[in-house]
Amino acid sequence: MRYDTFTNPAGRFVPTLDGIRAFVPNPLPPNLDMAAIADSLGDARAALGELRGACRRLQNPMILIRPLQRREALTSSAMEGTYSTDDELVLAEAGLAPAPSDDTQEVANFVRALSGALFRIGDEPITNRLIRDAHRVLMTRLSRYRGAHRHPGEFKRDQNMIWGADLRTARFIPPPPRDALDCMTDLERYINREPKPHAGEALLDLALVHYQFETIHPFADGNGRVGRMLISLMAVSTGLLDSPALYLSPAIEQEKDAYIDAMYAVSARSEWTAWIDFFCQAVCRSCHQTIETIDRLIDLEQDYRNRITAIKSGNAATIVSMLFESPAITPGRVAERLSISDMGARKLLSRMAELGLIQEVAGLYPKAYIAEGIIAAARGR
Ligand SMILES: Nc1ncnc2c1ncn2[C@@H]1O[C@H](COP(=O)(O)OP(=O)(O)OP(=O)(O)O)[C@@H](O)[C@H]1O
Repeated sequence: MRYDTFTNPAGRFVPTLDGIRAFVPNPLPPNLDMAAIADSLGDARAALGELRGACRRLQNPMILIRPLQRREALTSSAMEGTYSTDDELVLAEAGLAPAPSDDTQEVANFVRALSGALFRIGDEPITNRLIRDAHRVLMTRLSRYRGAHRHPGEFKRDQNMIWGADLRTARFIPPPPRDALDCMTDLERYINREPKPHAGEALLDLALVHYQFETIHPFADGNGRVGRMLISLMAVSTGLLDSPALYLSPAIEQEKDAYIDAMYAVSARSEWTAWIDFFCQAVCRSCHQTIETIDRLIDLEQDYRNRITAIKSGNAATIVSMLFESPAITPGRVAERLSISDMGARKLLSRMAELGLIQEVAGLYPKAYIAEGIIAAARGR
């Protein structure tokens, strides 16, 4: 770590292994120049307001939420070197991939961890337990080789680092395990403080808490992903949004170097204003991208509903709803949901394939289809 760059640190150094010093961030909140960040916060709040309005146009918000969560899972994981594709992910999620790769399993885990935590925050506060549980889900069902040393659901036991072959060459050395635990206790207290923050403060909290979590780096692995998940959870728990529609990874990925540099600059030089500006801009980009996705999905759903009238079966409309919730489908699932015969379900799906609404997945038995159009609309192409 380049200690000489820490000219006005937002924390202190403590000794760790081999005579090296680790960085421990000060507890939140920092002293902020509120006038300097007012415009950025105002823009981001306005964008969130537009997104809230756009979400209300959806009859079934799940046709948006699931695709957004998949995009978040794919992008957040790719930022950390774990790669999968939309098709692999929807097949794995639907339990239709015979042997998903470790990467795909981990991305599918991300979706489960995120949606599980979102479900819980309806009744529960965001606690360290909830965060550890999300980490456990993220890191389970992996091969022994992949899962080793990741300690699912547990905070770190050893000193970790951000980038570098060893502590001497690491770019950043977060707190040692004991200090990290104290920092996480402080952070939990800050997130759940009373009185609850009003809307302007809540947005600011998302930026502060994300920086703090990443700087603490409480897990052996998965800190980038769990930290970005926390942003989406807090957007709902603080009441900024009524539905879970804020996922920042796609917007952050476009500026990944600036993202990392801005957090480093907080630690080294207390540059909070630049970090909050960066964060608010990512919120604006994300809200606008999601509003465009909502428009595309609403148009596409209407288009699918128009085109299935050619099939002349009331059941086709239910299949369209199923596809918008999960774009991978099999005759067996359709037969079960509609209480019709397998043969009837097969006929319906092959008619939909003829109309170009779904595509058969090559090499899968039993037969499965994917609605590539829905996946593309959610992706933005
Ligand atoms: N200087 C920094 N200060 C605070 N956080 C940082 C800094 N540099 C990177 N990060 C955060 O750490 C993440 C990557 O760190 P690392 O590679 O250690 O993650 P990880 O624990 O392996 O998590 P994941 O498996 O999700 O990548 C980045 O995505 C970013 O969120």
